[in-house]
Amino acid sequence: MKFTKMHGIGNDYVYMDCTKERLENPGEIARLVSDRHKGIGSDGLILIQSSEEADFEMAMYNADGSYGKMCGNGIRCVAKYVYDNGLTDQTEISVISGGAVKYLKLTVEDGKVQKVRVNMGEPILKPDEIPVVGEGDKLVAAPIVVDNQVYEMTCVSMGNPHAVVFMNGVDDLKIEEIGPKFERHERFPDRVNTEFVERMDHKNLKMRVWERGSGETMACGTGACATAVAAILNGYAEREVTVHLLGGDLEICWDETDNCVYMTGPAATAFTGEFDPEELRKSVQGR
Ligand SMILES: N[C@H](CCC[C@H](N)C(=O)O)C(=O)O
Repeated sequence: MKFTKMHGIGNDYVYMDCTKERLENPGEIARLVSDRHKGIGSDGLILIQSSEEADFEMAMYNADGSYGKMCGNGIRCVAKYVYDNGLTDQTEISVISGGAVKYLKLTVEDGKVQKVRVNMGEPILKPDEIPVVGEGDKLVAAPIVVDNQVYEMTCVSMGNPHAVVFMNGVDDLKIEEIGPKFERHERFPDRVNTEFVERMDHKNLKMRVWERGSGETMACGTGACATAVAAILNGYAEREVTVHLLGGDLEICWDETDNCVYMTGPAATAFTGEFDPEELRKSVQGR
């Protein structure tokens, strides 16, 4: 099976062209390829599929094999993949993921996509649509007790659930301890992606993320969008911000005119390769 390894500011996935043939067991393949010692090594698997409702479909799976309805860094790489590999010659394309169509604008230099601007759609704030257990029409700086400590969270869905926690000293946060406790907290019926954010100023936010199904990643596109929305709802930032992540920066704008969130950032191809699923299974699982 052929694959292409790509990343959006360090949030790396294995990409497979399934426009002609669907993959049968994507969850298992995601777990196998993601193993950073015995597999290929990635935050998960992203399939590019044909679609009746958009130019292409993205099917994203986290490293634990769970399906993710949306992936911001991933969709930028899907755009790069389809253009660089000649599946389209358009620099404005649509990609459906998790039932929602996103519109992308590609910046091409030397015949290859370098940067992509994505209309990520409107943020979802109603608790039961995120989903998160909570009262009212949105949760902004709402208390949650995790590991006997009270945190204030702002909850946003960008097609996938996010809990945004503002704090000082994110560099020193022991995210591997607190991240899983948020991810599997009882208030999140579908688990949650959690962003720990330090406000640098009204146009700059520093963010680390513990992703549902993948753990700490170098970057999270939907998380950066959720972070910008949360910062604006809390009065911490203007509508155009730069989110600084471990792997790089994303430019986010929550547009007042159409209520949509726009994310602009790079996409990179690392290498291509092939694997035999049976051999890979033996390598990772020892049988
Ligand atoms: N872990 C996420 C999916 C990947 C999101 C992230 N990598 C991005 O760039 O948006 C979830 O289960 O909802």
